[in-house]
Amino acid sequence: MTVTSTLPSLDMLAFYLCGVGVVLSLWRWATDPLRRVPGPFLARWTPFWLMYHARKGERYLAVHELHLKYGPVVRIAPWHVSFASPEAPSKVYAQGSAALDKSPFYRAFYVQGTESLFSTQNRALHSSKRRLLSQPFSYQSIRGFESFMRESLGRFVLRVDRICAGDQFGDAVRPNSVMDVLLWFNYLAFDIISDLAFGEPLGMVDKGSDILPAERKDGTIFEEHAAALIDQRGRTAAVVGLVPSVEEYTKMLPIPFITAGYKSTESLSRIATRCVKHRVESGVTRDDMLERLIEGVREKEGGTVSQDEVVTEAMLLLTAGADTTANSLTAILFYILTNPSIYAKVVAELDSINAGLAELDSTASRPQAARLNSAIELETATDSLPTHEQIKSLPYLNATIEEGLRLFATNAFGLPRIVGEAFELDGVAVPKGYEVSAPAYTIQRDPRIWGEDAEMYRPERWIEDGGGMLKKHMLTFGSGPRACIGKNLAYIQMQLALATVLLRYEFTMPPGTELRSVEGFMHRPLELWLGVKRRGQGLKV
Ligand code: HEM
Repeated sequence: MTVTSTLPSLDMLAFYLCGVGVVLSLWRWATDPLRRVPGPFLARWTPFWLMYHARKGERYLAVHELHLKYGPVVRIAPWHVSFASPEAPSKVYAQGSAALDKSPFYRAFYVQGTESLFSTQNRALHSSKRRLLSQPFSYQSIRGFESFMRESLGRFVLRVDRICAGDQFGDAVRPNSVMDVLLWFNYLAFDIISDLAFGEPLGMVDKGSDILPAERKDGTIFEEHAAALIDQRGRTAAVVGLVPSVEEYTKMLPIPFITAGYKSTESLSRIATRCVKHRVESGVTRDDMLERLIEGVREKEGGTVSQDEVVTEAMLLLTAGADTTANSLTAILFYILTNPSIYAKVVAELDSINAGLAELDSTASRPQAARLNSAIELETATDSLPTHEQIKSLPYLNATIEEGLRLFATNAFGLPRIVGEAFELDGVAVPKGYEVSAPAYTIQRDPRIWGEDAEMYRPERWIEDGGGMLKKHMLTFGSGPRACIGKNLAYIQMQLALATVLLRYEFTMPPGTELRSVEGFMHRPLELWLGVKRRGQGLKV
């Protein structure tokens, strides 16, 4: 009796709930200010469409396909519109009073609640942090650090010389004289940024490894793979950042992908702690980035250095300044090697400067494996490298870099900004509080900007008539007030490294090699194995 009398009321309850659901959905649809913006059905209602593709590591491709299907304006989440018209970047990443702030997505990059220059959404805080670092990142300052960069490059070429001589540092998987250039560019970039930021290279090139010491709160030391930590952190942040209102609570979820991301942040901050402590204890004084940070915090806090803030910024320099450059260099080299005529042309241009080639040849016949750490050998190798003055204006070298950065932007998806006041673009009005972005991958392949050969790696487009105007469409270093502060450093480093390896080595790429990649916050190649030999010597692959 009891059972039969409750059944109808359960039915009724379900019926009412469905009714309420339908009414609420209709109401939401009718009042949705973005209901006319096209996009996937799921993205209209939930962030899961975007989260799914971010988790798969191909958000940039999924959004690109939407733009190909629906046009320049698409909705990629209930509160997020992606704009891919040629006009979009100047509006989404506007300067001055029209500038939009970073969206709460960036909270996923806080380090134990501390904001950095990169992650803060507070405009005033950002300006004060940026002011601190703008001087050491200026073109003049970075040029002043050239000798440090060249020394790291000197160590790098001595290591690669050994690979050419068949010494693979215990790598049993691959045969002689092949190298994963991504790995080695990473070691080089970590050494350079740590030298410039903390006064000493991390020694990755010498070790042939990205393992670094990290310091726990109790002072004990443990070791971690830095590059893997950065990758894991970016991949987790790219997903949990899409639900900023609950991001804080996702830490508690027992999902390995999420816990690994938070653990990576913790380990990276422990590595940065160790770097800062090491530098402070070393007594080195140099007007570098860390010195500026420490001074800045001192001024702000009237004499007390907030360790958390310095560590957070130090960690930012390590995580933003190394693999971005290594990933870009790898992609650029890949594109050059895919096109034999481009490869020949850029090497011919470099040969024309005749940068220390005689010296390179004189060291080529020496026994390679021994005496690696000899100061004389390092000095000879460093002296034999091209200087920035010699290569900085080579048009074709610079065009190969620019074209590689166009096709492979390490931040491929649209970097999200939040609408402060009314925002209108391409006929679509986006209300306050919603998010907008302009995807580098799509805009840097738009035939309206780049022509019908937009998908093709063609450095010539940068040196033809009108080539100089193309730069304004580039988003690889971001745009507007939050654009990359490390751009000067990245360019000088890429010019020096690329000129050095192309002058000193001959690379071969196995036929059919593809640049496989994955996307977290950053889009990065997975590996690039190349045959390598000193120029003018027999190849052993
Ligand atoms: C080829 C190499 C590089 C690329 C492609 C690159 C790209 C970018 C991009 C796209 C942004 C904007 C991020 C956003 O809006 O969310 C950015 C910001 C930033 N980058 Fe780079 N970057 C590179 C190298 C470097 C280097 C060498 C450093 C030196 C430490 C660096 C430090 C930073 C910092 C601190 C920010 C935050 C700036 C701010 O918010 O004011 N980057 N970078």
